[in-house]
Amino acid sequence: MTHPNSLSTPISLQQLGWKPVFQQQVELDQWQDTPARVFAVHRNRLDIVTEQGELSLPLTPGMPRITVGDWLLLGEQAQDVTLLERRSLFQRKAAGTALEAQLIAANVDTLFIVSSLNDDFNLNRLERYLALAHEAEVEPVIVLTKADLCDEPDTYVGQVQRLDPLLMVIAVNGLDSSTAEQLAPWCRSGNTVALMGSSGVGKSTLVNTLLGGEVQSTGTIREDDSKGRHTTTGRSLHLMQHGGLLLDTPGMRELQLTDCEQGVNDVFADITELAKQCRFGDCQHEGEPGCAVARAIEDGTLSERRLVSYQKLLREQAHNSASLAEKRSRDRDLSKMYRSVQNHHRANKGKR
Ligand SMILES: Nc1nc2c(ncn2[C@@H]2O[C@H](COP(=O)(O)OP(=O)(O)OP(=O)(O)O)[C@@H](O)[C@H]2O)c(=O)[nH]1
Ligand SMILES: [Zn+2]
Repeated sequence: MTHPNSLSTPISLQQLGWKPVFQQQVELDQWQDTPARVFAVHRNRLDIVTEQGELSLPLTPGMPRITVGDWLLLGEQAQDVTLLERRSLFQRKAAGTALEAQLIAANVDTLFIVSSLNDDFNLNRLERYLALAHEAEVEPVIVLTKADLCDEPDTYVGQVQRLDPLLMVIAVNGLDSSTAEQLAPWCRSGNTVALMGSSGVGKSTLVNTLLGGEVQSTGTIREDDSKGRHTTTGRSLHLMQHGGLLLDTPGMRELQLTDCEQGVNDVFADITELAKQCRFGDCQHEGEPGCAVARAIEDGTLSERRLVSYQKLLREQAHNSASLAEKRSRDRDLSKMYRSVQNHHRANKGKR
């Protein structure tokens, strides 16, 4: 391990997001190991933070696959790195096997699903993000931005609330500093927050407000660019003014629904419950007799929009999962072909 830099202030394990579930994983012979949180992942090294400050850890072959937000135990030897089991994980999954999944972020506690209260507002899209949050096992909070530009924000809040009475829905003006107070319950010390939402809804604005401007972003891991300036890296954790950690990763914005059936079904628990009462076990709710879902739409307890959204998301995740599986098998076939061509070539050479 090389050159510890110093954070502006010392930071405790709790502030870094250390929790009993991680403590429980520390084996007897590891009690002297140093817990470290991964703040950024580079091609051949990690930026990590321990109670002693920031460190750079070279990535070596044989190390487990590590992503931003992960917790590590560092032993005496540099190569002695244990990856602790994650509480939650966002990943870009390839169907079937976990082997090729691209890890996006680990140990996120709360996902701010950001949507603006103007033209971007779209319940179907919120349901899509909710499915991703459920799949990753992260608590979602719906943050509706640009409330200041909207005549009746409460109407929209009500619409979102009807998706799920237990869902947290907050309308904010991202430009106003009081926004940080509204979101404070999820930004407290030790809590790790990530944001997801379409372009232009106000994620960067929210990030700036939550970090309290330049002053607080000193907790950010930075690296020198070629001109000697400090630049923040692509994926990183930042310290928020209320003490929590904010994970800012571009990868979160491009997440597709893949292998997300459980997440989708969780978000539409009302429909999956109704479906149990359909006459046919495999009812597709497309006009079959004895369909409890159709009945609920008729008597107004379920909106047709919601059923259409559910079916669309299930199809989307199935399509993405299948096309990845197809692509992989195509790649396998191609490489098999190349190999056989090569062998053929060699065999022919041998004859000469
Ligand atoms: N009036 C008002 N404007 C806002 C609010 N939040 C964001 N904006 C403005 O909306 C525009 C887009 O905000 P950004 O924060 O850049 O949006 P973003 O989600 O980060 O966009 P990408 O970087 O493309 O993903 C900016 O001009 C902001 O000033 C808000 O709550 N109220
Ligand atoms: Zn049905």
